[in-house]
Amino acid sequence: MILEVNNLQKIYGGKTVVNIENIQIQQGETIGLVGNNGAGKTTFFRMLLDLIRPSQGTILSKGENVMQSDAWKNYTASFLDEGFLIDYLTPEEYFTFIGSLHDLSIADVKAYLAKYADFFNGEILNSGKYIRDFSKGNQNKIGIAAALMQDPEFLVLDEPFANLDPTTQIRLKTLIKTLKTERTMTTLISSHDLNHVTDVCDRIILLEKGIVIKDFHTDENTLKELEAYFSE
Ligand SMILES: Nc1ncnc2c1ncn2[C@@H]1O[C@H](COP(=O)(O)OP(=O)(O)OP(=O)(O)O)[C@@H](O)[C@H]1O
Repeated sequence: MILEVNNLQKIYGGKTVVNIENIQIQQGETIGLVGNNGAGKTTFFRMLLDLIRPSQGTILSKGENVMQSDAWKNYTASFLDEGFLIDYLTPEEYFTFIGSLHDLSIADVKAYLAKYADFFNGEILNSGKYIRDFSKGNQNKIGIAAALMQDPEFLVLDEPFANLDPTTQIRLKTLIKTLKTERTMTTLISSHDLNHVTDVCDRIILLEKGIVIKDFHTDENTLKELEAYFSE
């Protein structure tokens, strides 16, 4: 098991915004976290990555509490939002910096970026621009590519499809599916796009007001079921 969440709560100003009894995630699963605005998806991800502390409960990554151990940082990569980027660097400088944290040489980073030429669609590299001057969608591409460059066992992405153009959305789905089979990557993504999430994920967790309402494996009826649920 790569992740186990127990009795996890986050309370803001007396309001419980995350209240998850138990979630277990096995290696190789691709899980979509869905739920309306304010359901607690981002708050859950932020606790998972030890960016904020839970009010109560534990998150174990390979059996170790993410608040107490750094081991998970070696195999977990994430992109939640453009706040993860370094605005005053060019994409190349940013990739080199992230690569250096993971023992990748400049040549390794270059070789990696060459593989992502399609994903970047000619808009990211050699532009001479700083990250702050890219569109939000292109900033997302930079963040997602930097996360994947770490060759993670466990990938966490918050609304990765939101600002991407349709071509890049499809390329991202293909990438996630390929990495799942080639390297048993475990992926946890939040999304409001029910089409994409049911297409790429083999399991869906539905969060409402911080509580897990449904947790099930996807099949050919999942999209219809989710659409019915959200149109009620
Ligand atoms: N720092 C904070 N202080 C107070 N309330 C917060 C804070 N962060 C989040 N919340 C509240 O927690 C709840 C869950 O927010 P969260 O951003 O996790 O939801 P979400 O499911 O990611 O929503 P969205 O789909 O809109 O991104 C919301 O009611 C939000 O207002």
